[in-house]
Amino acid sequence: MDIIYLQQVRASTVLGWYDWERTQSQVVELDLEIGLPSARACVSDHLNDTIDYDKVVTQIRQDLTAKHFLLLEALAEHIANIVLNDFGAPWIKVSVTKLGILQEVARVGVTIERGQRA
Ligand SMILES: Nc1nc2c(c(=O)[nH]1)N=C([C@H](O)[C@@H](O)CO)CN2
Repeated sequence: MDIIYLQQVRASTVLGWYDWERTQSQVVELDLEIGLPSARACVSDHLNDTIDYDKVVTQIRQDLTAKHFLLLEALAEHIANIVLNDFGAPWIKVSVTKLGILQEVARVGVTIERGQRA
């Protein structure tokens, strides 16, 4: 399976279990590996034959500004569903990272995989 990857994508959303995290949005970092439904674009050299990563990032960023989540896990699931359902990817691996949220921990996050990896 061919894969598009996006690393350290910054997006803003309201996220957190505790009340103090829900008063304003925070920046999270996303790492995505997106399975492609076919390798057609490798031959055709045409954007219509693949998943446009520019559109993926734009849609995720827009979507997250209007949403709020309690857990990283729920946010990761939401992102996976966007890419699987709206962009037709057969498989996705999503990592969501919070930056500097815990004392003396630079980064904390979750990684999930959804769909079928061929
Ligand atoms: N497994 C998880 N554990 C925790 C989460 C989470 O999203 N998934 N979130 C928090 C708080 O929101 C944290 O960011 C601040 O203390 C705690 N544990």
